[in-house]
Amino acid sequence: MSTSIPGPDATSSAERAPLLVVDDIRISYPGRRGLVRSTPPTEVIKGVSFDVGVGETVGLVGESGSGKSTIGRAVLGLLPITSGSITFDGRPMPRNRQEQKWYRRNVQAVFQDPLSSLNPTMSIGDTIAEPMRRLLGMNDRREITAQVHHLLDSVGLSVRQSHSYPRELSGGQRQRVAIARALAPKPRLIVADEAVSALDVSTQAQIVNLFADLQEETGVAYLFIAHDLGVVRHMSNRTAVLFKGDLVEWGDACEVHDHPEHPYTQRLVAAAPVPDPARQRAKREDRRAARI
Ligand SMILES: Nc1ncnc2c1ncn2[C@@H]1O[C@H](COP(=O)(O)OP(=O)(O)OP(=O)(O)O)[C@@H](O)[C@H]1O
Repeated sequence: MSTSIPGPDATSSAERAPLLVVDDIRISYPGRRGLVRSTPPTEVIKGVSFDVGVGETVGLVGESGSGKSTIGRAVLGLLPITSGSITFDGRPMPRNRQEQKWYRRNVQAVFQDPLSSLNPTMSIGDTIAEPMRRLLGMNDRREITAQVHHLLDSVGLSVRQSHSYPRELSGGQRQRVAIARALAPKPRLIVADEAVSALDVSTQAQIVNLFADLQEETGVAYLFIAHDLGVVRHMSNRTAVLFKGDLVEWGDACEVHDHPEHPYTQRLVAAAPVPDPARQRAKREDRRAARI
């Protein structure tokens, strides 16, 4: 990425209360029964533990097939785990509809391809309003419209665009809508799964900046899944490195990226173009100083 990106805030992970705790999880995909040949279940996540603190960004990196999206889907409650546990705000994963609604309100997602995750027949305004009605139980039209306009403004879209449809927007604008929709129920965690991967480089930088600004504004935490180490390095407070379903490195993002210990992380870092680390470090220092 060539455009400058703000670094994460300077609060250390030790100072943050844990929000999401993933403890020694294992996940298998079921095998397939064929007429000629059957395949056994495949374990793709092999005992992974990490946590995300309140208002923190944790980056989850690894090459294609390492299991990043599988973990993301398990955290979203879309995939069962075979063993271990996932707790959010001290509570286990939801077991009934009422708990599911609470969980969905608190844990939202932004995916790679907004065109397929947005309903093409729904206007942008209705798309953002829908989770307010369904998850927050809001029904006052004026209040909903005011919130939709506020969210459109927060993600850098104009109020006029509430009447547009997804196909009328650019890829970057659609991802802004997906982010506004994710923020609508006031979640405490957003799972961003390759949320900037499909965008061109300058739009990527704008959306990464937007994620950072919205975190400052709302205090939302991110599990930021990406294969691009450069993006993750600048977004994250801590980074988890996955290799074939194992967590091979986990800790402070700068440490992991600047002094990788595991040979796999070293290979990933060596392969990733890092634009200007000194400049990014200076920016982070500026932000830290501005807070004191
Ligand atoms: N529905 C499925 N059924 C069976 N195996 C699956 C399924 N989805 C993923 N897998 C396998 O699980 C492993 C992890 O896949 P996953 O999509 O989580 O990796 P990833 O790191 O997110 O990769 P990418 O960056 O390409 O999205 C891969 O070996 C993949 O082939």
